[in-house]
Amino acid sequence: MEFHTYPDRDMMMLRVSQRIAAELGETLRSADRATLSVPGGTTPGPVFDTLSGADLDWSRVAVMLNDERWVPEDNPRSNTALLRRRLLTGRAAEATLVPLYARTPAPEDALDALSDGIRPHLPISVLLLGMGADMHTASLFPGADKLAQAMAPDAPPLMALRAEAAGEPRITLTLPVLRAALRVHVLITGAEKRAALEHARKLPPEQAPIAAMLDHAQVHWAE
Ligand SMILES: O=C(O)[C@H](O)[C@@H](O)[C@H](O)[C@H](O)COP(=O)(O)O
Repeated sequence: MEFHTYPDRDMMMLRVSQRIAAELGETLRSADRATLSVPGGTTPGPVFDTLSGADLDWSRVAVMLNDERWVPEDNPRSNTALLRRRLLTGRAAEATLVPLYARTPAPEDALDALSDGIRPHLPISVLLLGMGADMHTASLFPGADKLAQAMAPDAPPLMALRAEAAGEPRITLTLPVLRAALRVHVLITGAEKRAALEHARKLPPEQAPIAAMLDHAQVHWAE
């Protein structure tokens, strides 16, 4: 793991977006297509704001979430809506959104169709992850009902999970898909998450799922 500390959040968001743009650009120089996977939640918005203006051939970029809350796009907790509003706009409006949500009552109803949609876009070229103070990443929550299956080496690419801390049901990329990403960045802010990340490194991954992603990760932190 490489740990990068920034003087403030603005600087971090700018540098991380520049870094992601550069890595997508590198990928597109040697391949026809690139896949970017990003978290939802409250942290990455400013990265999206800058990244959406990057000078890239976005028409060759597929964008998918790490995970989604099972709520329609008009719900303020929809990660898909966040992506549309702050990343798939400006130059990045040319990118292809690979959906992690469908209007079905439960995520299980849409799992097969959504999984078929993501397979052609794997492996992920550039993965940006967030982390909760409980050490979850994507929707791999400690204590989630299907956490062990989602972290197993033979997990399908996408799974539906439920966890008390998650609120609504979730759909998430599984650990093998996340670990197969070619470049991994983790974006965290604040003292609580920094301490949680340090703690995670001493725990088994089923108690601290982020720990399973740290070996090749670049971690970016600002107060
Ligand atoms: O949908 C989600 O909740 C995310 O994808 C999730 O994994 C997120 O990255 C962390 O929960 C951190 O969230 P915050 O940035 O809001 O703290």
